[in-house]
Amino acid sequence: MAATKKAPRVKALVAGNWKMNGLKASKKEVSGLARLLAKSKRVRCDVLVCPPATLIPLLKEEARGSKVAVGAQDCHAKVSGAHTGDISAEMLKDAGASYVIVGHSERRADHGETDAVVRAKAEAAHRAGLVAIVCVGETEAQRDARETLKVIRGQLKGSLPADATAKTTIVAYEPVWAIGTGRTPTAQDVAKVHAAIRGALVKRFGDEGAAMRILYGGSVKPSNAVELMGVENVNGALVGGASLKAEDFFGIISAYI
Ligand SMILES: O=C[C@H](O)COP(=O)(O)O
Repeated sequence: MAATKKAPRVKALVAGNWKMNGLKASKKEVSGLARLLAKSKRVRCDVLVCPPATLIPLLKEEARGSKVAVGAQDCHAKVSGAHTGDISAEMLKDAGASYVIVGHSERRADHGETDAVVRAKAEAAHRAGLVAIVCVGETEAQRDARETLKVIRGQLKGSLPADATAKTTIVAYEPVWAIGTGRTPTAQDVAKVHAAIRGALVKRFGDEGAAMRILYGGSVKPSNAVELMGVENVNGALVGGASLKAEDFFGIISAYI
């Protein structure tokens, strides 16, 4: 009888995306989070905070010695050059980041970022030694037209670098209509999309694809975290609004206690 291959155990990641929120005083949320994590020795996931780039060095210092990693929300594809207002992956690494989110729907929508641009940014992240969190997700119109899986597969194909591995790359599924709205897909719908993402990752990257983390994002809160994080192939969360306050964010992280 042929041996069936067991799915690898994947350590979850709960990542906070502060978006354009936070000032120097917000460092107290990171020290508060570090304290809560230190008190609870049983947390079984990695924890990441992605503040605006201006706060990366400060929060990195604040998180020193704790379980909290610091990341960025976007990067430019090039190392340096005449790109006013942009920040390269190398600069983010230099500032203290170890992860960077690329292809968030707010950047795809507000800055016209295509899959090719997102892929170039993910490649830049890898070049700089950052883990790329590559976001995909359908709009409400696409969902209503029953195009969700087609859209997601196309975004994955176009946005993921050819040499992506489980160590360098994380996929975040964020239905656009669930972001900041308080609405979430059902656990069954999340399971269906995450299974399709897993299938596409395994088909393209083999064992690396089987071990790659797939986060769910969109209105994750302490009240729904246990249910959403319990879905098969959900390996953590990408959290917006509820990551701004240490207690709320810890409430989500607690799904992994
Ligand atoms: O990157 C995070 C997402 O856009 C989710 O935001 P939200 O948790 O406020 O819905």
